[in-house]
Amino acid sequence: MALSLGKVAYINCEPVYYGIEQGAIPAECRIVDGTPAELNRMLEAGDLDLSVISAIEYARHSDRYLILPDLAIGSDGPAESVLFLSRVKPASLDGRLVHLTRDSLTSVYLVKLLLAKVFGVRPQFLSATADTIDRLPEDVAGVLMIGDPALRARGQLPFTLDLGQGWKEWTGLPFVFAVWAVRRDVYDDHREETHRLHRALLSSKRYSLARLDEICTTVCQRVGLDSDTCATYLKERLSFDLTPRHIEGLYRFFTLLEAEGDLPSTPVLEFIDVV
Ligand SMILES: C=C(O[C@@H]1C=C(C(=O)O)C=C[C@H]1O)C(=O)O
Repeated sequence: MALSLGKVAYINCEPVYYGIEQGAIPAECRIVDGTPAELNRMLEAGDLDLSVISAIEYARHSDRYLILPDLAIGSDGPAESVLFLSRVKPASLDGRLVHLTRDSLTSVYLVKLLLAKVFGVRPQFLSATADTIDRLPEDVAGVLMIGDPALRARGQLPFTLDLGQGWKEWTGLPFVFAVWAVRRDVYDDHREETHRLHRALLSSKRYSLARLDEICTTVCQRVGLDSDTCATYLKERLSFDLTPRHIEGLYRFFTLLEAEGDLPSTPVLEFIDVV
């Protein structure tokens, strides 16, 4: 059976999917594109078998999902595509209206945490479409943007808080925005197919990371970057590994959210077998 596999429709997924989509790495799957929020919903509804999902979505449904080892979208410092842009300094945002992109979940919780714990402010948050700065109403003092829209919006408001950098400065740890997860019921019925697809994703990651310059010459126009800046973003800002330090970062995030009352409990990360 060809498993359905979710892919975030931003350039941040090219370093994992390019090899498969080029046909260079054989993989029996049907790739479905979406925003992180759409993929979260589709995996939960059973419309996808396996997907990259927001890290916090895993935490919310850890009883229903298993994580695929060695795959993640994270950063150990600035991420460049997870940005909180504001008209005033973050420390002046108490009570002000702030828009949060509807396309994300992890970053929505991270920005609330950073604003409360690092900057000591509690703005009024509103979930909104956040794909350009042009249509941002004047009374909205700040906006959380992710992915390609965030790359395009860089520098368009006076203040920028890069959430990966904010997290690193606060905790000293890398941050994991997204993980790859399979539904436990799918894994029970299709263990072999899941392992094959996991191996294909890891091979595709190796293949794609070795060809980032080639990838960037085509995808850079989508986000208005030159090819070199795009390559720096995908090579040096984002990381696609899930190392023990990344896992430590993930646990720290979940523990902080539990303390804030945003998560009922800190889940234990559970993985598929490595064969
Ligand atoms: C680094 C990024 O990571 C993402 C952020 C996510 C989230 O906030 O829920 C989910 C998936 C990733 O696409 C990005 O989109 O720029």
